[in-house]
Amino acid sequence: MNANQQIAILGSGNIGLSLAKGLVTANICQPSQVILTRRNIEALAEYEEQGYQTTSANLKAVKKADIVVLAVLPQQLNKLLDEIKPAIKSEKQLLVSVISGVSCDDIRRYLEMNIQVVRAMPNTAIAIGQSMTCIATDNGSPKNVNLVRSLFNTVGVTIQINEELMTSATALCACGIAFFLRSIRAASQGGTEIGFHAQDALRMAAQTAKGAADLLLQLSSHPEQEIDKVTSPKGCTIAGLNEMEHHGFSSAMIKGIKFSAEKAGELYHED
Ligand SMILES: NC(=O)C1=CN([C@@H]2O[C@H](COP(=O)(O)OP(=O)(O)OC[C@H]3O[C@@H](n4cnc5c(N)ncnc54)[C@H](OP(=O)(O)O)[C@@H]3O)[C@@H](O)[C@H]2O)C=CC1
Ligand SMILES: O=C(O)[C@@H]1CCC=N1
Repeated sequence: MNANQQIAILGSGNIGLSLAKGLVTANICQPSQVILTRRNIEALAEYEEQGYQTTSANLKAVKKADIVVLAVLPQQLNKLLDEIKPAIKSEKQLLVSVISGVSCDDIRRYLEMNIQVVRAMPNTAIAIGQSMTCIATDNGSPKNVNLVRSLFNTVGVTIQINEELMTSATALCACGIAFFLRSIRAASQGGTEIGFHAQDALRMAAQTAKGAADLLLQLSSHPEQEIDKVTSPKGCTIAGLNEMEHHGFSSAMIKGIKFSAEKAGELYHED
């Protein structure tokens, strides 16, 4: 972003604030170029102190912004769109939506406007520059898609996918952060039961998980290839792994991801 541009994040909750922090940490913009909105703006006081613009006036925020990020819950979107519609100019702003289960076309239809919409599905690791962000659009120009990708590339890794896969991306990557965190937590609980203080067990489990992920990312290898290197014949790894599988470890993860994907597709249209 150049120094004259402003980005409005409408709905500064968990993901909106993670995005703001990520962009500022990556030096993409200054806090003063970021307009954070939510209805309860007292909750944004610490961000105001850090130099971010904070307001509950979505309409004013949109008028000032070059890039408008929609980051409210799916169930809150229509009310927000009603509010900002008068300020949206298709030639001025780029709309970026991180909202699960809402298509670019849903947004255009509701606005009754032929504006370009690019969807981005980040995860909360965006706050530390480690997001896996999936990008999709049905009418965004290559220039705008590249702009959105370049923004999100500074706060992690991006991949462009077909829009029909966005709910799947939500489950695998956005919800996925929680699934892996729960796995690490469970590992640490096991660690405590076998003798480590809780704090040490958590740190040891988290670093072990990081090493496992990096083995795949840095060596481009397959999990089973790396697992084969750990499982000594008649050893304790295969014994533990098989015990986990007897209790449905892989199956639980697969079923959970499928269930999340179904749910992600229903969020906007459910009561
Ligand atoms: N959390 C995550 O990891 C991810 C979330 N998403 C998507 O991002 C969206 C937000 O999720 P999440 O951050 O978890 O939810 P939060 O509830 O934490 O954030 C939503 C925010 O929107 C604000 N809000 C609601 N209505 C309005 C309004 N009319 N104007 C301005 N602000 C408003 C709320 O604050 P207040 O009540 O004060 O207005 C709240 O802070 C969802 O659509 C979700 O699907 C996508 C990827 C990852
Ligand atoms: O739980 C949710 O619905 C949102 C979408 C992806 C992550 N959090």
